[in-house]
Amino acid sequence: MTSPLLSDIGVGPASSLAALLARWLPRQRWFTGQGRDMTGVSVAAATALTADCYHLVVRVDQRGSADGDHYQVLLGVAAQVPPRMWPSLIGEVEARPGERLMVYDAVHDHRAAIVLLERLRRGGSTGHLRFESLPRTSVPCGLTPRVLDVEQSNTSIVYGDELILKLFRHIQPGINPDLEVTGALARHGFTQVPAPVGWFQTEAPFWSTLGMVQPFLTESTDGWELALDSGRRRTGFTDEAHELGRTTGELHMALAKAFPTDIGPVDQPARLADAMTHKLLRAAARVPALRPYVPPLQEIYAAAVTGGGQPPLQRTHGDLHLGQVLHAHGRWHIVDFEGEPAKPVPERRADRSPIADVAGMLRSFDYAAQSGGAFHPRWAERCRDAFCAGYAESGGFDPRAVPAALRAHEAARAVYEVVYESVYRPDRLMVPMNAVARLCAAPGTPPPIPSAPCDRPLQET
Ligand SMILES: Nc1ncnc2c1ncn2[C@@H]1O[C@H](COP(=O)(O)OP(=O)(O)O)[C@@H](O)[C@H]1O
Ligand SMILES: O=P(O)(O)O[C@H]1O[C@H](CO)[C@@H](O[C@H]2O[C@H](CO)[C@@H](O)[C@H](O)[C@H]2O)[C@H](O)[C@H]1O
Repeated sequence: MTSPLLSDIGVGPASSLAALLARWLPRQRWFTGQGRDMTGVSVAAATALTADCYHLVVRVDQRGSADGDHYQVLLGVAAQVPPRMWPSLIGEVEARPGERLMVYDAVHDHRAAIVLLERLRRGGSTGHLRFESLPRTSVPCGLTPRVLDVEQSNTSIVYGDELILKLFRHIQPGINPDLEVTGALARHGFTQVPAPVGWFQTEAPFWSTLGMVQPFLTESTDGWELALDSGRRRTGFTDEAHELGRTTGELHMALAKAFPTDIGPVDQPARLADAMTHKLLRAAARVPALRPYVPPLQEIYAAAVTGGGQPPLQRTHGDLHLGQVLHAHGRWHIVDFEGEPAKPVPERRADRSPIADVAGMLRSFDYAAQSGGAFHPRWAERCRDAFCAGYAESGGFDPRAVPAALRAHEAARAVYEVVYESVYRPDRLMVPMNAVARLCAAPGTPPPIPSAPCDRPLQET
């Protein structure tokens, strides 16, 4: 499995590389096991990309997860790394007695990024890896790479402002929903989602998508930035929200065509309410501040069952918010179809109510309005209304016509956000906690308590 150099370093659980990775991984934004005790780190698969750059699938075992989690790492190895690479340093290992080598995160190394694109251009297999690009697609060569400097759950490399390669960091068996959905939408002619032009996968320790190349949208601004800017300048955002609603409706129509489904069972809303309650109880076990809201939230979920008029389940975006939409060349484009990152892949690929995506975006308007700036007090409310009106023009139903279901989905999304923020951004926990309190607003409901971060990790089962 290992190349000569890696066998010198040693990749077993007792190797110095494993010890370094055990210290380095929890510091990465894309590491999903925060807060859980690590019981083992080992290299599950290794492929030499060049003499000094290795593609690794690293297995991390932690208390509370039986199967281990797997992460993609590009490992650079050098006797000495140049100062510009110091922030990417993982540490020093002993290769042979007396010979020390530096290892680093080679995603930030131009040479490694160029090699990856070159492999994608040529296609074919290298070790455990298989590279593919669409027939007749020219992935150009000679483009200068740079790692995208935005807050994200994975790592993306932009090549000369023409292409973007997204490396999925936490990998799970099977096709990544981002590749699956964007590929299907492209085949159905939906143009408001960048179509994948190349991808690569591993065959060990299991079959899994590792990365995907799409055209890079130049001169784009994401919805979050545009919304904050509108707040800063006290300008409206209703035209943008309306257009975004229409694009979301069109997206749902295209998804329903690309992934045809049977009409769900007659007790679908009841099952949904049960699933929401199950998640709520798990969330409340992790985040104590949620506990007083369990009874009123359960009532909100139950009310959705009798609300009626709900659209059938279908494939959805899965994690729609203002950071996932890019405005470029006068139109909205939608990215990142991976779904909520902590969920297991089968759940992310399952059909859901399209109202869940609508609720995701409505929650995002609330986030923006609570992020400082000089927002008009009714900014979020106006955006909600405009978004729903736009959605009604193309999505086949008006979300405002199913208020009980919309409220339940917003509440469920806010509960997800509470857990997300308690793990990753405790300073923002009050944003979804306030939303939970508002949605539950009823006499006797306690106000939100500034909560301690949760004591258990964000990992759905
Ligand atoms: N095709 C694209 N063109 C331009 N920018 C993009 C494109 N795809 C993604 N981005 C930028 O990269 C960011 C992260 O992408 P995303 O797919 O959401 O990654 P993650 O799943 O890691 O959060 C987006 O918010 C957007 O700013
Ligand atoms: O990394 P992803 O984009 O897949 O999504 C995760 O991180 C998001 C934050 O980066 C998080 O979104 C939450 O915060 C946003 C503001 O930063 C807000 O617009 C969203 O409405 C809110 O949910 C998302 O939940 C999480 O899955």
